[in-house]
Amino acid sequence: MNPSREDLENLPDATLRYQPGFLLPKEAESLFGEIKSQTPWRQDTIRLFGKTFQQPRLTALYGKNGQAYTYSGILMEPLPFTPLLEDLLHRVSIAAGEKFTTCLLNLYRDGSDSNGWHADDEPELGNNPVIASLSLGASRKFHLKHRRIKSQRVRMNLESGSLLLMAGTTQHHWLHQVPKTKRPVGPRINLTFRRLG
Ligand SMILES: O=C(O)CCC(=O)C(=O)O
Ligand SMILES: [Fe+2]
Repeated sequence: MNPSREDLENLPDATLRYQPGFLLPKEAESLFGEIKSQTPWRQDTIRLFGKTFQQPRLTALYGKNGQAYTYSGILMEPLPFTPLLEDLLHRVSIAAGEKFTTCLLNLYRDGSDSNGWHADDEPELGNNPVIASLSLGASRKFHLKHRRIKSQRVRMNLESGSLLLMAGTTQHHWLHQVPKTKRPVGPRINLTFRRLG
């Protein structure tokens, strides 16, 4: 069960909006197939505490103005937008009221792929960034926790075709993750739209 709109509105230091059914199920399904097969997915190596790890998911970065983006210590050169992703960029920008420039794609191949606790707080994103996150394919759990107030936690289930907006001071005060799961789950694609520069 996802938190109600009211629950989300009452969180301290966060601005969150969850819109299930931003895309109709049929469109979400066909986009999932097209994006999965057309994207030049890569698996990057990241450095954490002096050790190197393979990122537990596949990624791709698309950008409007060729600006590189440093993410988890990885410098990513953006690919030029495809017509399909450009159309989504446009629609998501209208829904969010933000002019996005960049789309980071994540492919979670199964339940052992994940995205650890982090905030989208890279300096290139500026202060109080609006991040729009579109989900396709299998549903996955999405958790948020307040950095200081330990009792403040949110658990959501991001469904195919849903759009989650994180705005205001969310990235300053909260961390988010997509945890691993032992439950058998199919692949999921997440597109996060961001504005650089
Ligand atoms: O897969 C998700 O829903 C979240 C992705 C995410 O947090 C990120 O790419 O920064
Ligand atoms: Fe994130």
